[in-house]
Amino acid sequence: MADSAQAQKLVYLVTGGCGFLGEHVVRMLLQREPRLGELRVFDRHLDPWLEELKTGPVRVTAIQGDVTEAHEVAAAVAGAHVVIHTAGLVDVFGRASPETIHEVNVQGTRNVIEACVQTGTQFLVYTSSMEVVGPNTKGHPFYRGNEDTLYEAVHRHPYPCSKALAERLVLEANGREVHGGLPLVTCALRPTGIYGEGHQIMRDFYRQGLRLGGWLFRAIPASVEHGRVYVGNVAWMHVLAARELERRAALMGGQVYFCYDGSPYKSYEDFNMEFLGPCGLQLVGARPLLPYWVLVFLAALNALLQWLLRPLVLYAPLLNPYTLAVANTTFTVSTDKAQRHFGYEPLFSWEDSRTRTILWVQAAGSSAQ
Ligand SMILES: NC(=O)c1ccc[n+]([C@@H]2O[C@H](COP(=O)([O-])OP(=O)(O)OC[C@H]3O[C@@H](n4cnc5c(N)ncnc54)[C@H](O)[C@@H]3O)[C@@H](O)[C@H]2O)c1
Ligand SMILES: CC(C)[C@@H](O)CC[C@@H](C)[C@H]1CC[C@H]2[C@@H]3[C@H](O)C=C4C[C@@H](O)CC[C@]4(C)[C@H]3CC[C@]12C
Repeated sequence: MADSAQAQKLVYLVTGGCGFLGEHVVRMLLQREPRLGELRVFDRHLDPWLEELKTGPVRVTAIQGDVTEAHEVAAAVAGAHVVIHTAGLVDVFGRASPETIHEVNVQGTRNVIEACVQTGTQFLVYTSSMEVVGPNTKGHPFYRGNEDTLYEAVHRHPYPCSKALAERLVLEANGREVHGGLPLVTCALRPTGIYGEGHQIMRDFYRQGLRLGGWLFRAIPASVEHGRVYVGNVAWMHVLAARELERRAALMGGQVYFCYDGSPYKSYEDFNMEFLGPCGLQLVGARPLLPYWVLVFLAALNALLQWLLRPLVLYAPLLNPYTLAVANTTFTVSTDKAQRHFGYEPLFSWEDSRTRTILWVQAAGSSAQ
């Protein structure tokens, strides 16, 4: 991308561009990347809203493809200046097999890296996750941690294992020679729990509350804090990192960055109530209504039922041993590394993020009735 930015129009590829985060990255690029000449949106499932993007000045190319298919990835990457790789199987509910999670998240990422090397794409931004770090299987809290905080990252669940392995592949690929002789420059962004327009779990909580007459029941102590980050700010961090990766390759190449903004530290349930409360729901109980051991038993029962029913039907409730452990372990981030390295500042304030999310939940909820 050495030519003057004004003269040269760039080709970006977003994998997973029809997902919750991917859609916001696609729209953010169209709004805030003036060098964009072509935007390729690569996803296993293409959504109709892509068509409305094709009327603008930027050429938007929708590519239906599978990141586990190396030849499909190579065809999509060929000619791109930048790849933002968000495609992944975000499954902590047992919907997909461990093998499938690994195939998509690890082999898919390997295919993206090799496609960049083979076709000469120099810049790769990977959407990693907080779970690369934790919470670990020992339930150790990560309290206001940053990219340099020492923490025993021990995982057994297929999802965090796959994200950790994929992130390592991306960071180790930094500096590899790509076709044409230039070095590949990579970085990985680690969002904590993303919220905002399109967050299906938030929508599911809202609909569950509507079914229960407007009530949700506290399961996790309010003292267990979770860091959360607004999807628009995560998208902005991706766009900015992709833009600055060339200019600051020596500093950013091979680096990881937690995604952060001004969202408050609260328990997962109390944070969700920032949006579900204004939508009419109430969270019952200042303390968890059930003893923790009962939740552990119910989570284990859900896991057993999932295993027994799998030949007949997919049973994948929110509560399972892994989600209970994650929900019950403090994980909050406090860092300014992205600001120091590439000038990131959140684009959306907490108030704006909250309002946008409330409006979306209200619309999603009314469409459910
Ligand atoms: N949602 C969060 O809270 C969160 C937090 C941290 C990191 N992340 C990461 O962000 C990324 C996006 O997550 P999301 O929440 O938007 O999930 P999502 O499921 O909404 O989006 C993922 C997208 O990837 C696509 N995809 C899945 N498998 C594919 C394949 N084999 N080939 C091509 N496309 C495929 C899906 O169709 C979907 O559009 C993931 O890598 C995830 O690990 C998410
Ligand atoms: C049933 C109750 C115990 C309820 O409180 C469970 C909530 C549980 C479903 C969520 C609690 C924490 C969430 C995870 C966290 O926000 C970070 C994540 C990283 C990201 O890469 C993918 C999503 C997730 C694993 C997210 C999933 C839902 C929770 C486990």
